[in-house]
Amino acid sequence: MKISQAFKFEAAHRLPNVPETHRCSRLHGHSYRVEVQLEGPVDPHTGFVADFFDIEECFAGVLEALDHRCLNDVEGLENPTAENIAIWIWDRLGSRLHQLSAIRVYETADCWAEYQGR
Ligand SMILES: Nc1nc2c(c(=O)[nH]1)N=C([C@H](O)[C@H](O)COP(=O)(O)OP(=O)(O)OP(=O)(O)O)CN2
Repeated sequence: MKISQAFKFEAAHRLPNVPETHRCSRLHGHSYRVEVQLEGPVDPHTGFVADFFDIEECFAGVLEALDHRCLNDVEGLENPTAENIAIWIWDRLGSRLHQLSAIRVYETADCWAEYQGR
């Protein structure tokens, strides 16, 4: 069974490794959406794969680190592409959410990157 919980944060970034002519080389902002997906058996007693409240608690530190920040200033996110943000979040949640199966980061409504630990 898969479950997923979505979170939102606002942040600025610029992409340092694209050509100067690329518009994303300039500082700009996004309303990011992150989906945290877990996969595992349904506990017969609780009826949960995991409690959404526990996922929310684990995600609080990520939100604190990213919301209303310039992502380039966050350690490990010097090149804050959607792909690198997904990996960065996985690296912080993986040890706390052992059923973590995917992190999906939407930069816009139409563009996302998903990391499944590889
Ligand atoms: N593989 C990736 N490609 C791109 C990334 C990325 O993280 N991974 N990032 C960017 C830019 O940062 C960003 O997505 C540009 O966003 P924006 O121009 O706001 O998005 P739209 O194209 O949807 O904007 P419209 O104004 O609606 O056309 C680029 N590539």
